Amino acid sequence: MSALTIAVERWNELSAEQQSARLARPEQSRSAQLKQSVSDILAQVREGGDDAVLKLTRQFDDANASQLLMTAQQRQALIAALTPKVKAAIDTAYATIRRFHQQQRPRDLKVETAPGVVCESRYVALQSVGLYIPGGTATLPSTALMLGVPAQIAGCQRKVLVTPPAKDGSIPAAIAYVAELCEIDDILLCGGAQAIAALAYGTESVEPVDKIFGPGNAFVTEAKQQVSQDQSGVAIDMPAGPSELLVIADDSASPAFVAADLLSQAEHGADSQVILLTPSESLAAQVREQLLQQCAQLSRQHIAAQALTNSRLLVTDSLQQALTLSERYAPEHLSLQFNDAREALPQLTRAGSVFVGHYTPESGGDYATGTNHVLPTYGYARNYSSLGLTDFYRRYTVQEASREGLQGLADAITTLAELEGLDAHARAVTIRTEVNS
Ligand SMILES: NC(=O)c1ccc[n+]([C@@H]2O[C@H](COP(=O)([O-])OP(=O)(O)OC[C@H]3O[C@@H](n4cnc5c(N)ncnc54)[C@H](O)[C@@H]3O)[C@@H](O)[C@H]2O)c1
Ligand SMILES: N[C@H](CO)Cc1c[nH]c[nH+]1
Ligand SMILES: [Zn+2]
Repeated sequence: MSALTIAVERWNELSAEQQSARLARPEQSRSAQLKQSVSDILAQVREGGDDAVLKLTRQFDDANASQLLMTAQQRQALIAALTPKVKAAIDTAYATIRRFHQQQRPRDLKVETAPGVVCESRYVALQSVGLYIPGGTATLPSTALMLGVPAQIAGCQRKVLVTPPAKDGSIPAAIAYVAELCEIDDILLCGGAQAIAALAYGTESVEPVDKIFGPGNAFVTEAKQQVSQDQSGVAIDMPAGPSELLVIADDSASPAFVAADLLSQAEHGADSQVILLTPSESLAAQVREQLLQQCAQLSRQHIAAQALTNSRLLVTDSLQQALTLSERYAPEHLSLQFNDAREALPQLTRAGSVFVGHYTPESGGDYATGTNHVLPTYGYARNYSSLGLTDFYRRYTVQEASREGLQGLADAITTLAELEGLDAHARAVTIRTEVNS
């Protein structure tokens, strides 16, 4: 693995400009060209429906695409071919993810805010949801679980899964099995921006959905952003782009464990980014050595090696400085490989998901600890939440006032309405309170 280009650098010896560059994401592909090609694809699907989606699938996925909607027979044939070992692994992950998400059920509440005035906050499941399962460089049945399980628990009436087909037009049997477990209504054989367009605008084969969930590459992420800003009326979950992992470790960490974790996210894509922050120069050097050795053994070593060119091994002056830098970077995944790491949690509030201690690899959360692996990237962990059950609901409010209740608030309402020069607002109150009973 001679191509591995990742240096150990001391944070305090970098200029302010270099420091910013080290914590910058790889070229965010929201280039004008990307925006334009995505907007062209969206327009083509709006105009041409199923035919346009199939044509784009042939063009971008080089797939034998002649139908958009998978039939029930095709789904069953795939499931029948699945090995018991894979089914058992999916069943285990389904159970842990379900257990964790079931406890997140939101609670309706009812409060008497003033005598005779009751306010309620209620949750209702979204009616129809679109679930995007990436399939460009790797097929991700685990993402189908992360989206399908909460949609099923919430009770969304219609669940549509989309994923890019392989060259022969099929999808992985494991995705069909997850779809069965999660009671997915329809599977559409398409990916990329064209799949997002089909979900947002509808085609002959699919009605538009209310909200689109799921991670994806730059085309998918850009398409989600564009459809959420146009007239489609569709909502999206979050910007969940290329994978990121930031590890904070000290001399108590195993260099082999740290390197294995960094590579687990580097292998996702050339645009993934992984970062080690450590006060130990010796650990940084040993992790670099391990990266070199372990990367050479991976089937996706070329992808991982490319991602490592966007990645950093940074030596800080203390563990505390490493924690501060993590807050500045706001990683998708944050791994804490030092003793008593739990004690640092209150200082670490800007990460999509945190992995505490030497025996909690990031890949555990990707598949089966029970947490959701759909997480904000690009630094959005600063202000976006990790995906959870409540994202599959809408919250709305209800209020009811008795005559006496309205009487009690009448002065406040009419005074404020007059202050804003909105007479009709005030009148809607006085017309009720000034009537003789
Ligand atoms: N943040 C998260 O929670 C999370 C979770 C899982 C995966 N991921 C990330 O999701 C990403 C998945 O990316 P992927 O590429 O493997 O799969 P993908 O399904 O997101 O993208 C594949 C699609 O991209 C489209 N495409 C490819 N080249 C194109 C071009 N030149 N023009 C127009 N469209 C084009 C094709 O239609 C293809 O179907 C990875 O970066 C991975 O790290 C993130
Ligand atoms: N690490 C990815 C989220 O960034 C999720 C995933 C799916 N399969 C393996 N990993
Ligand atoms: Zn992963």
